[in-house]
Amino acid sequence: MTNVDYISTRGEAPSLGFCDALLTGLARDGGLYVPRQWPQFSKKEIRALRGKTYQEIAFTILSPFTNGEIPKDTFRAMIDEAYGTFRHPAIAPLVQTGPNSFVMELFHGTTLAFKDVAMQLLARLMDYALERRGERATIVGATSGDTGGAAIDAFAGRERTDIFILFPHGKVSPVQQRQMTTSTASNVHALAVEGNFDDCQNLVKAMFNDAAFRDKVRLSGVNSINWARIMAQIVYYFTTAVALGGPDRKISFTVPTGNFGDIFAGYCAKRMGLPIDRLVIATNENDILTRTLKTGRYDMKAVKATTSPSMDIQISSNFERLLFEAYGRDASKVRAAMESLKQSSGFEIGSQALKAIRRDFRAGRAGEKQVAETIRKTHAETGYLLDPHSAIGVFVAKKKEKPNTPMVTLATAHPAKFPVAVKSACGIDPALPTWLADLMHREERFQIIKPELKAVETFIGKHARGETTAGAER
Ligand SMILES: Cc1ncc(COP(=O)(O)O)c(C=O)c1O
Ligand SMILES: N[C@@H](CCOP(=O)(O)O)C(=O)O
Repeated sequence: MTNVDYISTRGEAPSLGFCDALLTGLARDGGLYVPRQWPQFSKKEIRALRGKTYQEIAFTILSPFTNGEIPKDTFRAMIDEAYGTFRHPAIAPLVQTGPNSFVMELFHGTTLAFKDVAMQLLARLMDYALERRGERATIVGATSGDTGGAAIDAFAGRERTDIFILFPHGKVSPVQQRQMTTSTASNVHALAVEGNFDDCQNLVKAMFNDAAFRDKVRLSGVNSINWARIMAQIVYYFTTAVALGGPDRKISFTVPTGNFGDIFAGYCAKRMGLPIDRLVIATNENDILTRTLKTGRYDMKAVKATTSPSMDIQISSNFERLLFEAYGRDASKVRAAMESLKQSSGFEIGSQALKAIRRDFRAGRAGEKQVAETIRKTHAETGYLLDPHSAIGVFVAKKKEKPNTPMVTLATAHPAKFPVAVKSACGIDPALPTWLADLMHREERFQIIKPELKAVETFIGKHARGETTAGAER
């Protein structure tokens, strides 16, 4: 199988190998890295994945992306260690909820959200790359609630990294906040930004675009702007499809969507040869992606606070990766769209690209009442308890499923992360698992900060130990 290197969606940054793309995060031209070509798996090769463990499948699917830069045994050991932190042997088990409807549970990792799947591997990959180079890095991340906790858990206490997580003050669930603010590790810093998630994400991107700061602290990112995050999420589309009869049968997936990372991983799986029928984007009332697929215009509105706070997003970063594909990899068209987004909070996709997107994707939204009703009804009819994000997926999936094609909804978080919304929907107070039972009694440590680049950079500059003389700029 051929190895791949990585190119930027904006076409003006150098192409990079795997470890460089991993440590770089956002490309220097403001774009996102994607593989130069998609590794291909034949039906025969996909069929051969049947009966294999999640870890074995991960090794097979992900190896080509590492570009021959990590010895096989080392990579395999990293995968085993990363998924050894999960509390379910299947890592991403399937639960049948209807004749042809399934839920893929992605919340069996340490912080109870799908982010753990990629983050546990990412931390080990970064450690490996930094160790080999004798470097340290300053990790920054923006979170609407789940990425932050997962990143802090995965990077806490790691020698070669300091991690700074920006979360919107007062806009994450109490459990999510505690997962970020109660770490006792000295390399962890939680910053409560007086703004919303988009402000946090804009600050992270602005830090990457400040070349002097970026080089000074040796900035790396853990959001899904980092290709390695998307890469690790491709695996569960393969494990699920083969469990349901793929590749000899097409499967559809519905994905609760905000930053478009998780569903883009599904698109990658399809490009790699996995027969996927529909990829359904499910949004909450912050429905920019649903509107975009309907109208062909990406048009930002103010963010609303909902019971699914992790999806309260307007700037859906990874949509840029899809645009790059839909424009036939014409980076100049991506640059024009992103410039228009910056100047006038929107852009027209264009009819050809829109047609290409609609070939692979469907989209739907769930309002607040529908979310609560889906949690209540699903529990009453099947005994299954959904979190609000997963409920959005289940609601939209019902509208988009086809009679003979299995529809898999990604359950992206454990209901105990959002107890208030779950209890108000169905009267059940979901308990945290035992290892987190004392979470709400742990002492918090965080810094409230204004949504200003200078304030954030000053804080990070003071606390980061990433400055080094070793190695070239990345
Ligand atoms: C629980 C949950 N569901 C869904 C999403 C949306 O995923 P993505 O941003 O990859 O679209 C998020 C945040 O990313 C999340 O935390
Ligand atoms: N919903 C996310 C937002 C950030 O997404 P990412 O996948 O780009 O890290 C969160 O929970 O933080």
